[in-house]
Amino acid sequence: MRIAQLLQRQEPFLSLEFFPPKDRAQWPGFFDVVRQLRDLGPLFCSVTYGAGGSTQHNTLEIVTRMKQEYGLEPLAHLTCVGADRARIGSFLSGLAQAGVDNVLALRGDPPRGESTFTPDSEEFQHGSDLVSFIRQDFSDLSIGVAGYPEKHPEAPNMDDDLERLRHKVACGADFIITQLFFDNDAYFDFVARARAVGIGVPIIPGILPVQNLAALKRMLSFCGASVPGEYMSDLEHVHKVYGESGVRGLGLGYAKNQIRNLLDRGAPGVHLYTLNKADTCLDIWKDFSRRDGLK
Ligand SMILES: NC(=O)C1=CN([C@@H]2O[C@H](COP(=O)(O)OP(=O)(O)OC[C@H]3O[C@@H](n4cnc5c(N)ncnc54)[C@H](O)[C@@H]3O)[C@@H](O)[C@H]2O)C=CC1
Ligand SMILES: Nc1nc(=O)c2c([nH]1)NC[C@@H]1CN(c3ccc(C(=O)N[C@@H](CCC(=O)O)C(=O)O)cc3)CN21
Repeated sequence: MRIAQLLQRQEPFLSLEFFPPKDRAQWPGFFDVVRQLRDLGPLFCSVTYGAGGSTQHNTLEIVTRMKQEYGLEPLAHLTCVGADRARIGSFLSGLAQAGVDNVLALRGDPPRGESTFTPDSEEFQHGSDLVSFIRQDFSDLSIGVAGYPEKHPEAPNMDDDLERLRHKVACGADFIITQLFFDNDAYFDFVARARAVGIGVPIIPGILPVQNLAALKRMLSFCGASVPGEYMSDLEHVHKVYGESGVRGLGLGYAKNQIRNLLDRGAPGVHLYTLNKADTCLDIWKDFSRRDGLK
């Protein structure tokens, strides 16, 4: 079913993001995580897209299996990295054949270690180029795009970035998933600014339960998100005293509070960056389902 339609329901939801495992031997373990997380009743499950299209094939196969074998509602990521008309067209036809109704249209990241993005094609330079192409040739798909509460690192300022977002929606995007953030005020300010410039589509907050400090720092170095000073010093402290398990525990507690507060203040649901790990998400879900009025 199209996510645009699923989002018309009023109850708060969880959705989940996975990445295709690097190597085929990890697939059984990966699908075991998917099976465990199916119990959360996610509204949809997204699957990322490898650099240079290297795992385009894997993304397609995984979303197909999620739909056909696990009865989940998949959202396939697609980026401009390594894009050309033929490659994008064949990916989108593959989705249509598999009965997958949803795509997240992204520009993509520069290769590791590089800070600027060099487009591989004239035609696909920005997320909006993908949105327009999909809307024209695959009009049945529901399309999501990324939004940046703290602005995209390459954007000159907040207003410019918001204008780009407005353009992506004008090209046909149905919903927005945000970049990860750790201060909920940044999300609610972003939603208010988006509404003020006429962006009316649902804006789903993307939440990362921190599980590993080095990985968090790597991610922060290129994604443009910030961590409140006190939270970062607490993470450094538990890492020093208790190691990675301390970081996981603190990250889990922080994510639970963040999610509770988001839903209390009217966010439509939460998109979790799972990092393909079941336990943390199951724990968050227990908390989530204890909220009043939820099953
Ligand atoms: N859920 C997820 O997986 C998320 C992924 N991301 C990642 O972030 C990366 C960036 O992708 P998008 O946000 O889709 O890129 P985008 O093309 O929408 O924006 C990228 C940068 O280009 C600027 N820009 C956009 N259109 C422009 C235009 N017409 N002229 C000049 N500048 C323009 C934007 O302001 C921004 O600074 C992707 O790699 C994506 O994987 C980001 C957030 C969430
Ligand atoms: N610019 C950008 N690129 C992305 O790919 C991206 C975003 N932003 N924002 C939303 C999500 C969040 N993403 C994330 C977040 C954390 C890790 C991470 O911690 N990775 C670990 C490896 C995890 C594992 O293999 O178990 C690492 O060590 O980097 C990865 C992707 C991917 N997405």
